Amino acid sequence: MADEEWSLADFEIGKVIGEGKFGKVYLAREKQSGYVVALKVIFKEKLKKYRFHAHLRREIEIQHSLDHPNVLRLFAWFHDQTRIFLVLEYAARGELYKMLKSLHHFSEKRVATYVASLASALVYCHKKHVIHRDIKPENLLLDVDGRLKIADFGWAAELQAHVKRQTMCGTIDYLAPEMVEKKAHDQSVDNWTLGILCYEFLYGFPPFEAEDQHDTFRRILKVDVVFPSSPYISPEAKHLISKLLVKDSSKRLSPQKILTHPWIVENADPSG
Ligand SMILES: Cn1ncc2ncnc(NCCc3cnc(NC(=O)Nc4cccc(C(F)(F)F)c4)s3)c21
Repeated sequence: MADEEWSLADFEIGKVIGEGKFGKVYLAREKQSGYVVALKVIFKEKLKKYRFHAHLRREIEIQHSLDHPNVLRLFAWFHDQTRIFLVLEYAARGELYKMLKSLHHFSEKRVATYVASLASALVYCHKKHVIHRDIKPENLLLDVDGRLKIADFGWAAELQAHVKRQTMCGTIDYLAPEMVEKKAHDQSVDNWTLGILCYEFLYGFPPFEAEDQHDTFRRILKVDVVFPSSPYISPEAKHLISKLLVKDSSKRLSPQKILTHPWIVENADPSG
């Protein structure tokens, strides 16, 4: 492995494509192969402050072991005196939440395709005992063909200063009831989050959004889901959401079952 040690000299650095509290993300090209990647820079100084070395090691171990079309690849990492570098797969169409903000909400076919991609990534991750991939719009990217990629920023990302959405700082919208109640949680929290995302992709806002956090917590614990009359959403889509936003985590539709739900079968684009 030693001879494969990368260094900054192996890359031509391009434009900034992302900002974070720990450092920036750059477009970069590996000089030998001409391969374009995303290069995430993390300043060790910042890491020390939050003592995240273990977290970063865990993230690198996990991300290095995952190989799925809907999970952003971490190809390699290296460091110098002051910085740690993550060599990541480049998702050319950027952050999914930016597209959601500009389109306000997505078509049922597009949503079913994203939900199917997320479900198949979760089937893969859960098989490898990797849970809680922190799937929220901020962590979802789109590759050159518009294919969805889960980028696991790790929970550290929530500490990042860039408040890309007003809910960014209070990202409690995605917490499952057992998380709110600080009970033990298992991989079924991801199924709940899929329900939140499906609702948010269809309507443009998460189901339990409220002025202040306490109301959101209350609405989560009550599973107080309201389906607005517009935009018109099919009963099948609402059926899937109501099978995911279930308080009893053991009764939530599993990712495998999501892939065979009629609304997904009828609307998802099989090419992902
Ligand atoms: C914006 N953008 N547009 C296109 C595009 N294509 C690819 N990637 C992009 N952005 C980077 C996405 C990331 C994937 N994995 C990450 N991982 C991480 O940031 N980890 C991390 C950070 C700080 C501290 C810690 C620590 F120490 F706490 F563990 C861990 S960031 C792109």
